[in-house]
Amino acid sequence: MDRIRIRGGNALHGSIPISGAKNAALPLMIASLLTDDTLTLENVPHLADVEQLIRILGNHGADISVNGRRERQQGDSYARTVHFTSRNIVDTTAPYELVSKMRASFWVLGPLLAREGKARVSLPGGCAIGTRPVDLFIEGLTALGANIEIDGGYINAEAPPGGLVGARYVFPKVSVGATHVVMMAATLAKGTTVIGNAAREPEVVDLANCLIAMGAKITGAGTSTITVEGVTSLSGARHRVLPDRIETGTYAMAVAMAGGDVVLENTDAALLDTALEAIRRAGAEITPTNNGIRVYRNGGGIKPVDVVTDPYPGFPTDLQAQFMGLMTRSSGVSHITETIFENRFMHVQELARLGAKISLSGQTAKIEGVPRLKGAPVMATDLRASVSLVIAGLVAEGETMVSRVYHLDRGFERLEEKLTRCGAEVERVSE
Ligand SMILES: CC(=O)N[C@H]1[C@@H](OP(=O)(O)OP(=O)(O)OC[C@H]2O[C@@H](n3ccc(=O)[nH]c3=O)[C@H](O)[C@@H]2O)O[C@H](CO)[C@@H](O)[C@@H]1O
Ligand SMILES: C=C(OP(=O)(O)O)C(=O)O
Repeated sequence: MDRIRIRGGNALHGSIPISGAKNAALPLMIASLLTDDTLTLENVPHLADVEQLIRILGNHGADISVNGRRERQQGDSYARTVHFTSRNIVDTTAPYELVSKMRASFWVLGPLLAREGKARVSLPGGCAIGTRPVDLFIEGLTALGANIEIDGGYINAEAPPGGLVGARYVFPKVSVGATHVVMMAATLAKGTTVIGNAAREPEVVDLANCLIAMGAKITGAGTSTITVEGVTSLSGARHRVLPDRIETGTYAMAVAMAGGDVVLENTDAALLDTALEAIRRAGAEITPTNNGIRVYRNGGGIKPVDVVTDPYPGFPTDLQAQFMGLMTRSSGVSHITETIFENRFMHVQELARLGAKISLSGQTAKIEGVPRLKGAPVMATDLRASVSLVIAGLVAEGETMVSRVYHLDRGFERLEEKLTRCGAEVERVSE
């Protein structure tokens, strides 16, 4: 099994190309099930989750082709163009064996139900960061007229005769996944759907823009109220996946931690204002460039900053672990409160192995900055937790060896290459 070896101590200098967003690419790929035409997605990141979803969509009957080899693009980044064609849905069941491997695959529920009138989808189950309930998906789709039963670990959903019917539904809690699913289902429902308390994440806007390019009638994405006027069918389209704001924030925090001067290319500061503001307050300078941002910290220490995770535009839960990594070296005491997932603190134990001083009280971590970290063997426990260990490893004295790297490969494309080109000593060790 692969491991990542980091030798700490080098500042970062150079440029890092930011990939297309995993959390946008996955729902966009799933949206291809809504049409019998071809949906072409550009800037698709090469990640384990994307490859797994390609297999899952294939199971439903999608024909998928990746444009030759990776295209070399502006700013020395690599991106893939992938074509998805689901002429016929050959299977409306998403089995446990596939859904359990990747939680986002549960979202096929929306398109399958809207297009085929029925779907049988395995419940996603919990994962390392907390439980993953589905009550909001069920309520939202039920509001559109679906009859939903849970049986043997599966959701059996059926549309009324004649298909789903538009309705007004207000989510009692913000959910990115349920907003994706209800919005996709509503595109093919009869009449108008109004989704209240919708998630405002940029990935929801990206999905809405793609659906609009496919012929859907959607307004309000990016606000708390999304209105969808149903159409009878959707066509193909060509859409570019938006930049990964979590990858952007992660590398910005890596520079803030290690010091140096790095341009993050093919990204957009406006996607992560709250996180960038926290990194600035921690002591890094951040300025926009033509097609990205420049992050630098030359001298000056890391200051303690408190953050609370929240739905967008709040501080993202997907950057919480990385920010904790950064705070381990601050000059004082900081507090990080996680409000989205009840168990997203698995990295605390591993950061402690590097010498971090962190205590937990309920959903809040208290981090007492230490003057030095020391390399050690550590274990990746989930996707973002694993990269927080890499960030800490960049300044830890000696060697940090991160095992269970498959978590990292779910969401960070060519991480070791991107950091190495900026002067870090990071290598993948295969055994
Ligand atoms: C609001 C938020 O920050 N969502 C994050 C969540 O999206 P993801 O779509 O995975 O999760 P949701 O946004 O649906 O979950 C938000 C909250 O709602 C709860 N919930 C969700 C669905 C449901 O039916 N019932 C219910 O109670 C969840 O337990 C959670 O506490 O994880 C992703 C991966 O880490 C992040 O990229 C998203 O930013
Ligand atoms: C935890 C994540 O993904 P997932 O919700 O697919 O597990 C993530 O993107 O940080």
